[in-house]
Amino acid sequence: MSDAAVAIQNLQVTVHQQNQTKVILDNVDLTIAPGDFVTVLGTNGAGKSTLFNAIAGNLPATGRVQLAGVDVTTMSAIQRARYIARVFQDPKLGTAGRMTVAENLVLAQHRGERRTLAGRHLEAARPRLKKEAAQFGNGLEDLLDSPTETLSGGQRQSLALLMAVQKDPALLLLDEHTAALDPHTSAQLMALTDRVIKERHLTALMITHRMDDALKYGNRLIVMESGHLKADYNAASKAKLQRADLLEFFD
Ligand SMILES: Nc1ncnc2c1ncn2[C@@H]1O[C@H](COP(=O)(O)OP(=O)(O)OP(=O)(O)O)[C@@H](O)[C@H]1O
Repeated sequence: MSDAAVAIQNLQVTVHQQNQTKVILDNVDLTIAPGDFVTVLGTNGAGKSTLFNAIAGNLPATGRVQLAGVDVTTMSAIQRARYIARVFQDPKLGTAGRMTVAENLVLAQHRGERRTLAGRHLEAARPRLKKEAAQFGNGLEDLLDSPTETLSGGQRQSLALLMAVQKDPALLLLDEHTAALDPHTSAQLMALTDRVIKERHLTALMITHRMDDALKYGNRLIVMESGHLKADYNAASKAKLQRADLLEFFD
């Protein structure tokens, strides 16, 4: 048993394309302490999403993955969903458009259980949902009965984040979750993300192409290149890190 929130050993993903074998995740070892917020940088094709997919069980991989002391290596993606929540770049991937905001939140609250959307569940949850949504500061609390597809991109991503943290996941995966938003809305969502992670003591990995966000947020920063971890900055070294130091990874 490990005290780590995440313990990954020799995680490797190999794909076969046109009679060729390609290693797209190359024996990655990564241990993350509980409550760590790790930002992940890397050029296009560096293997960042592959790492997330291998952790979440969405891609066949070799190696070992432990989350909160539980070995999930042989679990399917659905079984791992008990431990992992993920927010994607595309708001449509995290939320059901035709359902209302409140319905989406109640479904997220019962994730992994027998799903029921009985009216009484909705009504019982409403005061808490309204309060939680109000903390997001973008009007989500007044849209509880609106179909999710009528929300702005920023509101929908806030909803996706709120849904992801409903059950305090052992690991929160943020997969460029602000990338489709304008700079102002993206900054708002980042501040919110940081607050939610701290308040709920979540362990999180966040892929971003926004170098400033990777530097500003979190207490650890890793850089991926060609399927492996190229650099790993702990809180102390990250605090001294400048934008210019990171540019060497992006020429
Ligand atoms: N299922 C797959 N089959 C074949 N090749 C794949 C598969 N998934 C990813 N790749 C390849 O693996 C490499 C890493 O891709 P990945 O999407 O993990 O990179 P990334 O760092 O997330 O990039 P980006 O910043 O562009 O999202 C790329 O060369 C990609 O083409």
